[in-house]
Amino acid sequence: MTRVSFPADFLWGAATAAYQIEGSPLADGAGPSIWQRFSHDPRLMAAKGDTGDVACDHYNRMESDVALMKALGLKAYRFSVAWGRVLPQGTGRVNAAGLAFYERLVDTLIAHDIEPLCTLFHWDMPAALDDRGGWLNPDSAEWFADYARVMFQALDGRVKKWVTLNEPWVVTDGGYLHGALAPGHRNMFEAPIASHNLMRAHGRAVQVYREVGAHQIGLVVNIEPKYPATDSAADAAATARADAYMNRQYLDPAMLGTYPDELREIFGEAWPEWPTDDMALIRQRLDFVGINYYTRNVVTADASWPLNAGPVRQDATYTETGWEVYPQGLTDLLVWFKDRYGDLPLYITENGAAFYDPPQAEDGAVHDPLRVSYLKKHFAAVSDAIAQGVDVRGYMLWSLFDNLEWSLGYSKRFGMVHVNFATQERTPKDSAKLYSQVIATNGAVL
Ligand SMILES: N#[N+]C[C@@H]1[C@@H](O)[C@H](O)[C@@H](O)[C@@H]2O[C@H]12
Repeated sequence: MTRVSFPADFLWGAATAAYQIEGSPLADGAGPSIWQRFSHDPRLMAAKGDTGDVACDHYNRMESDVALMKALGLKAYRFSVAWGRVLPQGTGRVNAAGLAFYERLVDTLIAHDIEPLCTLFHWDMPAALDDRGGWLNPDSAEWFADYARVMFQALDGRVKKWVTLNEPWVVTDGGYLHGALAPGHRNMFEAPIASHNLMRAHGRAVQVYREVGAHQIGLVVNIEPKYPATDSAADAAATARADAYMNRQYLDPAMLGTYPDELREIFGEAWPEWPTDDMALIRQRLDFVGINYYTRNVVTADASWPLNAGPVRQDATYTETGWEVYPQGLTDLLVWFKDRYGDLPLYITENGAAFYDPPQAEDGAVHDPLRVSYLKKHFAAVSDAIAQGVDVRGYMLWSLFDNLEWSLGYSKRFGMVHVNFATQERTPKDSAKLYSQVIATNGAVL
């Protein structure tokens, strides 16, 4: 591992998402999202009773939260817009009060010299659009394009880095195939359709941005590098299937205009033949790609698992969400991206971990040594990739706050800032104090 170093203008920040932190999901004329419905349905929500009704109460505490971001020394803040606050029905009438919240947020960030990075879709589709078929409806691309246009015309210039979608793989795998996430469908035939329409929506939003925007736009994907358990042909094939399904299913169409061949084998009769025009729509010039990295997967051929590709547990530290701590995977995937897709600027738009955080100490401190160790290793992994010529421009820690970890509720704490959900007290953990030093020295402290 070479000495840790980062470009002088490296953008250090933190990330959150609307439904996970804001609370007040129906305030000021907002329309409900599919996560409002899902989290209130005990048949669907794994952490029954944990909803986004309050979360981190960020909707009511935004100004003080931005002041805390400033105190931590953040240079940037990646947030998402709740589509239903701005367009309660998903299309049509704009809810001025909902849009005004995000204008206030952006103006407050800028006033504190923190760059806003805005994600348009972080899983919380308006329920009214789900009633019209959601991502299964091909019209969803135009619904999203119209919403994106509203946001670009309101905020572009104050926001100079836009993200269309956050992790389309999770939306379709969790929301349409396995049902663990909203809207809770379990349908092999729906997943490829939802996935394709998400990517069409991405393409349309980028086209709209090229009409009305003047800055940068990209896509955020979660990449989980896959490693064969052995050098057997069966494990190699299983690894290729897993990589195609999770990683190349989204980056190949966005960057190359094609789907991986393995998908036809994986989905069989459930895989449609998509129109060539769609592939041209999806493949839009991007200014950057955001990479969300958490863990890797060691794969073996195993018919008892989907894709005939099962995970092989390693002799390593695992997080509260069951993910192996493997910082080398971040370096490997960044080099892989450069080799496969070329020299596009990249941001680490999410990286972090949920560990068991001991209760606050007598002095109020929250000691999180496992997260401190995790972060140091992953900072070094990014530095290693940069040393190998990968154009990584910034790092957004996931997450600023302990928050609603979707269907897992509030039990999985990813924050560098502890949130007491009974009192809403925020307490920077030791990892936040480390991060402040890393930002202040641009990594030299590591
Ligand atoms: N699980 N987990 C943590 C984290 C989730 O909280 C984010 O909303 C997603 O973008 C991504 O899955 C990563």
